[in-house]
Amino acid sequence: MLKVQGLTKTYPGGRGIADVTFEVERGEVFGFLGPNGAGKSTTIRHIMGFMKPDRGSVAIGGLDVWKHQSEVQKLVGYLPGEIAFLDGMTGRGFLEFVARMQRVDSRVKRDLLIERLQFDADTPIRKMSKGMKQKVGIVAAFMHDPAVIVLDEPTSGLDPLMQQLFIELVLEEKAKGTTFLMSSHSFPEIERTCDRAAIIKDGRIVAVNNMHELQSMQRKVIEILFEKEADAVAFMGAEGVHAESRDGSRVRAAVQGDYDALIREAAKYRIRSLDVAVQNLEDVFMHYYDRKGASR
Ligand SMILES: Nc1ncnc2c1ncn2[C@@H]1O[C@H](COP(=O)(O)OP(=O)(O)OP(=O)(O)O)[C@@H](O)[C@H]1O
Repeated sequence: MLKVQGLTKTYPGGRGIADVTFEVERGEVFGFLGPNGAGKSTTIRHIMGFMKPDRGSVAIGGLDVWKHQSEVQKLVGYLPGEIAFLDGMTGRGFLEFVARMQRVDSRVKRDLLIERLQFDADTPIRKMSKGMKQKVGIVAAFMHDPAVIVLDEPTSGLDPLMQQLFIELVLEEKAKGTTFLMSSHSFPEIERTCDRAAIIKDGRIVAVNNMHELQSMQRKVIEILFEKEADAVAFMGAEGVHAESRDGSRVRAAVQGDYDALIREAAKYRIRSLDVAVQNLEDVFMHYYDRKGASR
């Protein structure tokens, strides 16, 4: 459904993207992950047909996005990283303006989305919070039932309840066969919605993984407070437990992918409390690149 091939763009300062290649199947949710400045927005702007690549191409539904911009616009819903709203409009005014460009009668779906996202669409945009503007942008991207939805950092500014609702919306559209490309910093969001994800760094794709592989890259730190200090000591030395440190009866252990050994060992003792710290995506990347760097 979406085919990115050898996409290359060098900005005057020398930064940009090089040889970005991946494909997204119909009905697939594809994540696009990478640290700040890695080239996510640049890739997305090319996918939307807003920029002409130096080399390479993007096709959506078999149409080259640069050569067939207006046909492609009808197929695609887009939420930019930073939305440029026109001054003086209300949310509804903006959505009507976007609907005229999309040339699809989307009023029913638009009103349903406004109701679900729970915001007052008649508020002037200049008086809206970041989260409220983000909701307007989400409605604009989803309302005309496009075949492909491209989202640049979709949940930035949304509270946890709304992030959850957003995930539900994505999964509902996916079930109908909609294809998604979604850049994000939030691992839970990617984990719950995506089938696969590409990791981009310094303008190049360094990996395309399915979710299972990505989950196994993520390290979690588990902190267990044992009833008895002797149990903590025994747990520290157990095989398959990668204990990092002990403070009295409290042990910190790192887990990556394989939880079985640690859970089986911990089940032998009385435990007073247990906490799990999830490594954030930035750390997952850094860890991944360090390992890749070390193996070179
Ligand atoms: N118009 C431009 N002119 C020159 N350099 C640019 C331009 N736009 C982006 N860059 C540079 O190209 C690189 C990739 O930028 P891009 O915005 O695509 O990254 P990103 O992955 O989307 O990051 P972020 O998450 O911070 O938005 C960065 O180093 C950025 O500074």
